[in-house]
Amino acid sequence: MSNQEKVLEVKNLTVSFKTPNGLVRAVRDISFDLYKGETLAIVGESGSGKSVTNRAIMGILAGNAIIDDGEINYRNQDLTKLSEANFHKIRGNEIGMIFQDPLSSLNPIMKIGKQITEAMLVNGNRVKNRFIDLFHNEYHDYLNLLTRIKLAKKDLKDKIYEINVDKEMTKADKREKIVAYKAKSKALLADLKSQVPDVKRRYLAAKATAKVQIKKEIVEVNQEKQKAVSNLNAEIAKKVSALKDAQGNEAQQKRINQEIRELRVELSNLNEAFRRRFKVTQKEAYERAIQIMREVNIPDPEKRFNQYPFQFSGGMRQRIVIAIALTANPKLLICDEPTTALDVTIQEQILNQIKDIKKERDLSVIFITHDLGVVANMADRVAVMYAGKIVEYGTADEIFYNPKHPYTWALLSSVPDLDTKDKLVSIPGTPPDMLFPPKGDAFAERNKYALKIDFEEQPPFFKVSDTHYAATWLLHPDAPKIPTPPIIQQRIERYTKTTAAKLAETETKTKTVEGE
Ligand SMILES: Nc1ncnc2c1ncn2[C@@H]1O[C@H](COP(=O)(O)OP(=O)(O)OP(=O)(O)O)[C@@H](O)[C@H]1O
Repeated sequence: MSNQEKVLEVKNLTVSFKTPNGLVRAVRDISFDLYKGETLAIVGESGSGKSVTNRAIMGILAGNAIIDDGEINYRNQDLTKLSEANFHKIRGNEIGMIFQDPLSSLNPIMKIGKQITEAMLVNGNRVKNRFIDLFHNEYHDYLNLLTRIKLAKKDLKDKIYEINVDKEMTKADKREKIVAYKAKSKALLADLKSQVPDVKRRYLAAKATAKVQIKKEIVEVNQEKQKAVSNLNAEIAKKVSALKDAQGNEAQQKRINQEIRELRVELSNLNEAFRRRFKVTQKEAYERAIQIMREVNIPDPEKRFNQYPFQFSGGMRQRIVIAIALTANPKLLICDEPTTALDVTIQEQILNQIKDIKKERDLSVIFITHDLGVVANMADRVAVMYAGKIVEYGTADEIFYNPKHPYTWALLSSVPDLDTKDKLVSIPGTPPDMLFPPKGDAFAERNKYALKIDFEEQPPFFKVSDTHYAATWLLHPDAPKIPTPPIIQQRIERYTKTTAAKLAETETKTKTVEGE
């Protein structure tokens, strides 16, 4: 993957939530990359921080969230420092999201077709988009600077809060730290504010130039249209007079009438074509909606376009949500437990659907799930999360066939094995309280293979291969050698067999489409 284009880079991301009981450390220093055309699965139990990670990427964290540290780099911009307006544009156009419950993403009293075309029409003012594009950089430099000022103020408030709730610091230490932070923040704010006049002047100048440019372009398009319309009208007029001259010659009249009809159609198409240059028209949005509904395998899309969500099955509704996410032509698709609410057979169809779309559109996908089994056949790489941390990551094959972290073993043994009807082995114990994250490996309490050091010190990532890392002291050269537990060994053997069988089957099987 490393020679491919990197789409997203999450670096040392740390997110907490302010609550009346203190700070909930939801995501603790996680890093990962996502490449073009790959699917990364983020897997972990409920509460491990998967959704918070993805909400941070989408810029939709709850109001009590604090991004303590880290970067989310998407196409050379750090999303954690973007203005809301800029983020909104990226969210609408480049990153699509599919949530667990399709019903909550759909409006129950609006026809499906309207829900698909709405976003296209709302964002479809091409003149406005072109105008904004003309001074996009200067506009966003200005907005981002204002956002950085706002964030710097918030950051100071958050830091003071964090210092005040820290039970291990003395009062004097707290005072000293707060004074130091205030001084640092004051200097940063002064620097940022000193940049405002210049950045604002550049933005206003670029906007004024853009206004002149866009007016010129509109005049040019209108002139072009006038010319094309008068040419066609002149031709129609010629035909009409030819029609008069052809009186008495029925065959010739018939031919000329046909030509006039064709020219009129051409005139109407021309008007539509010019309307399209200014905005996305109803007709264009309808055509694209039908095309996308077909792409996600909605049978009879013309009829389905005029129906309401309640007239669709759960699987079909999720297909509609996927269709809506695709209208903006995203480059990155985030799927947060998209199949959890669906029954097993439909689940597989939706997974295959996402897999097909990813391939056809060369999309990058982040797939969040608590069930490792779900991503066995669709993820390229897997990151396993526990208590706000990534504890193991590797290619899907490495995670399934050579897992190293005891938490990954536990997750694997809790995957229901449909082929053997093996009973699901639940993971004993409960995840730690993230108000007080444990000092060492957070899984130690529930891990029968835990070493003494696991309770005391956070394990670093140990390298298993160039693409496979696991944060467990069991991989330390001095650790006792713990063989992979027998239940995992057996599963690996079965996975190997069933994967080979499934591969052979999919190669021969034609695509099935979910029926209603
Ligand atoms: N707004 C909030 N305020 C306080 N704590 C929060 C908030 N949002 C999330 N959390 C906490 O952050 C932690 C991580 O939650 P997150 O939703 O990311 O888990 P998850 O792995 O996605 O689980 P699930 O599958 O249940 O959604 C949890 O302890 C959760 O309680």
